Amino acid sequence: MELLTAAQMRAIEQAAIKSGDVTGLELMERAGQGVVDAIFEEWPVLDRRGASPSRSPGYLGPDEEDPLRAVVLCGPGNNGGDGFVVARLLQKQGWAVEVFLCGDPEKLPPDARVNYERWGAKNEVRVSAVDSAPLADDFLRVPKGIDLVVDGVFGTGLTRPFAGAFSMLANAPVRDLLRDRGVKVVSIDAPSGLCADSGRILGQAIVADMTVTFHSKKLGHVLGDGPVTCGAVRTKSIGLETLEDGQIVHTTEADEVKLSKGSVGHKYSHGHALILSGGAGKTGAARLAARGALRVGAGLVTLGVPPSAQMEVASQITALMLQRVDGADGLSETLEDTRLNALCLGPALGFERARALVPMALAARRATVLDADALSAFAEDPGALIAQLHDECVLTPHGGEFARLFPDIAAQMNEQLANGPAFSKVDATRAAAKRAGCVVLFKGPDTVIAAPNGRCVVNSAVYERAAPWLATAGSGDVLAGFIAGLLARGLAPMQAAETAAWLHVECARQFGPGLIAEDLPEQVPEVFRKLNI
Ligand SMILES: NC(=O)C1=CN([C@@H]2O[C@H](COP(=O)(O)OP(=O)(O)OC[C@H]3O[C@@H](n4cnc5c(N)ncnc54)[C@H](O)[C@@H]3O)[C@@H](O)[C@H]2O)[C@@H](O)CC1
Ligand SMILES: Nc1ncnc2c1ncn2[C@@H]1O[C@H](COP(=O)(O)OP(=O)(O)O)[C@@H](O)[C@H]1O
Ligand SMILES: [K+]
Repeated sequence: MELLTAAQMRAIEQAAIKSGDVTGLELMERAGQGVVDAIFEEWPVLDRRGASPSRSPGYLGPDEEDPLRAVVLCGPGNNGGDGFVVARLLQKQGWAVEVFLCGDPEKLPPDARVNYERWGAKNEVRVSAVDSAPLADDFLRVPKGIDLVVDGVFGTGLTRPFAGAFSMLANAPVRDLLRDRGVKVVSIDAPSGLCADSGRILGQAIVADMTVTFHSKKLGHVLGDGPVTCGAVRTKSIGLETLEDGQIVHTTEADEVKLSKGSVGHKYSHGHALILSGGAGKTGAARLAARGALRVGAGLVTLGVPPSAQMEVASQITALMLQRVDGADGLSETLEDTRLNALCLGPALGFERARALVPMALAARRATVLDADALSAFAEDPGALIAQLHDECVLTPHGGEFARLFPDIAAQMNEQLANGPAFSKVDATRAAAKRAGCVVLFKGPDTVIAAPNGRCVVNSAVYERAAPWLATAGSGDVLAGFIAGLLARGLAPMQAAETAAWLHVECARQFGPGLIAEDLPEQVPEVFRKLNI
């Protein structure tokens, strides 16, 4: 699935208009119709179409006599234009609709202006200046008895913090009032205040029950605060074609071909992963990673342990192998076995051991996952680590580790916003991958994975794919192991990172509530079975 920026969406729309296939006004009509369809699909109780034969007054129940009531808030751009279409279409279905416009009608863009006039020809529009708040009092009196609020204030054109006339709808007390009264809030394209490119809130944002977007989801729907402000996201086609654009970000997907093993081959044809462990009492994380590497199908997996931890690890493992790896020289000796084709360093490795082993591992130029301590150990001089990285590496930082390695990029992503569109987690991960010269997987419910060539995907664990039980100690270690196992199997770094991230969330969803990190590798067989692998 594609995740677009506002600029990419505009380019797609402009290409369609330029080709003469469709006009902007037609697109706006389709968008408004899409919103109304989505409202009826989401809340059938609001859909009184088709009820007409029995709707003679004698058949109506006491609650049904009143028309359904909507308040539509329109902003100064085309998002507002969509709002006027929605108002007209709901009115056509017998709804009582009240429309507010925030902005100067004279300055509406042409298509929005046409729809403003169509509505205004027979109905009142209550107008307020964009940056003033006189409507707040008016609006607060409205909610009693209304069923629906439609947010058409700002969509993909949001460029400044959301304030003024309608932003009181973003305030928690107003929101609670609406919720208590059962009023549904629908945002057109994006909740006003949410940056469609970054999922960051500019000023404050409306919290919707449902957001209806067009053609494809935007990045802001899945990144950052997007999921908490959008409610559910429904995507409606408005008859646009997809553009060829290598910069478009996609979501991760199942890849049966890359995951299946051919019917021939022995264990060495599926690679041999080496997972480096920390010292005594600190070996659990590496064992989790190793178990993950084995379950995703690496032919062999060896744990490289310091002498102090040999007994501990030996008593805990069966199918895994154990090799004593004592310091950089020990690693150098171990790596003389060139069948060790994928390395994983980081989970509970310890900073001192990480500083000793990471340079040796990187010098060996094998496919290498660097996670946790293998990243944080270089916080004082990230440049020294970055200088040693090569294009077979995958870095898997969480937010804290990312900020230690790429402090300036993290600062840009977290800075207070005066203007939009905001620098996003996608922008940050792309910049980091470029600087590191290797794949960077930036964790979270919105995991972003980028390669130095600009390819970027989001492994989205929100909405219907939510996996909150992944927020458990050790789940990141298993992810590092999944990646190492797939690298051992010969997947390219970007493929391995994308596939592992997808699988990680599927395993969590397969297990469900109560998940702990140990459970993740054990779900792999069932997830594979469902993929017919
Ligand atoms: N691009 C497309 O393909 C389509 C776009 N459509 C609609 O058009 C929307 C985009 O329209 P626009 O580009 O006109 O953008 P918007 O309608 O989102 O808003 C832009 C206007 O708001 C002003 N503005 C931005 N942030 C502000 C703030 N914080 N306070 C006050 N004013 C602010 C801008 O100066 C501009 O006048 C989409 O979200 C969608 O709803 C649909 O009609 C169908 C197709
Ligand atoms: N709420 C969440 N929803 C989905 N995935 C999550 C969530 N919280 C964390 N994760 C995922 O769980 C893993 C946690 O990794 P990490 O932060 O390194 O923890 P640890 O070091 O304890 O293993 C990452 O893959 C991250 O993307
Ligand atoms: K909106």
